[in-house]
Amino acid sequence: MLRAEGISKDWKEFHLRDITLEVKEGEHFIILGPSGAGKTVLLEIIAGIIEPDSGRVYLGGRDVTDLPPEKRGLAYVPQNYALFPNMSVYDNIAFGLKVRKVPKPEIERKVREISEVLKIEHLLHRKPRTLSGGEQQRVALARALVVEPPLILLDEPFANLDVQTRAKLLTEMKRWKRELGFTALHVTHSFEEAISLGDRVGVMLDGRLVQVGKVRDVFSRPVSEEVARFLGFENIIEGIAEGRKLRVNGVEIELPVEAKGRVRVGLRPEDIIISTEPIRSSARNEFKAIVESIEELGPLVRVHLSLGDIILTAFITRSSMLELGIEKGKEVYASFKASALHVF
Ligand SMILES: Nc1ncnc2c1ncn2[C@@H]1O[C@H](COP(=O)(O)OP(=O)(O)OP(=O)(O)O)[C@@H](O)[C@H]1O
Repeated sequence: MLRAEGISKDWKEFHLRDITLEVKEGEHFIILGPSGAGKTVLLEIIAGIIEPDSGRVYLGGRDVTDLPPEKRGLAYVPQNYALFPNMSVYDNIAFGLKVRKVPKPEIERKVREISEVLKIEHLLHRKPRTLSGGEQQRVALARALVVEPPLILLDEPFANLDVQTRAKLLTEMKRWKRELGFTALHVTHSFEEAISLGDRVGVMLDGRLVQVGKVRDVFSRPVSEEVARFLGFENIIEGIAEGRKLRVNGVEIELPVEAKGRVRVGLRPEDIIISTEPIRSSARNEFKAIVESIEELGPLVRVHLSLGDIILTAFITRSSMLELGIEKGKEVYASFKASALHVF
């Protein structure tokens, strides 16, 4: 459906470097990256708003690199939605159909249909400025989807919404996808969006697309330490491996696979269990540890533990912290499965 080939763009302080990616028909492809990684620039190049220094963009096999945005036939929902402020919601949604000279009764039918799916029928007579953020987001999506574009580009579609509205729209988006069957290229920094909506994900760091794959594979098998850190492997442990053992300053860790020589392994904080008594399961690595510090993050608590010279970060719930009486200086047991370790 979409193929971007060797896309580069150079500014003084930022370089988009040789991006190649393909989005298949019916796919929801997520570009995941931190703020400033170049996600919006890439999307705007694909939309035709920014001209790349090099590279080509193909849509349905057609080279559209030299076409202006309106001739590319794809729909773009920018971060601020860009609704037409002087038009009613109805006219906003109808706009693309009018431009395409669709007969009036058909415009009316299509606007009603999409409004029903997105649950905005009651807003059709309103002006965008009178709508809440979540409502504006629905209208922006309706306006983009009503023309049944071959591809929809979504720039941080849920970024400007409060937590509840975001969660609700995220769930609804899954239904819209089923009902309307669109193809999307969606950029975000939210792991939650990537995991719940993405068929495939491309991780973008510092202007480069560093890993592309199925969401589950990318999250469990990052290709590099840089990707692992971005994806939440807060613990990176270096040691000397021999067979299934990793030795780190006198501590011996069981590995999921055989390795040899100096290696690094990644471990997610949520994969560490803290207990006051040993769990004594042969399937787990288990160590005595001292609580070094505690950071309360709301419902979750980040606990820094020292196992000799190794510092590990674990997440536990606030209620487990209280139940276990976790406090600075306390001696606890930290355990994790060998299979939770990712060897780089
Ligand atoms: N017209 C421009 N001239 C110079 N630099 C630019 C221009 N447009 C964007 N940039 C730079 O490109 C970099 C990437 O910006 P971009 O908006 O694509 O990031 P992003 O990954 O979408 O981040 P965010 O999630 O914060 O929007 C930034 O450092 C930005 O300052």
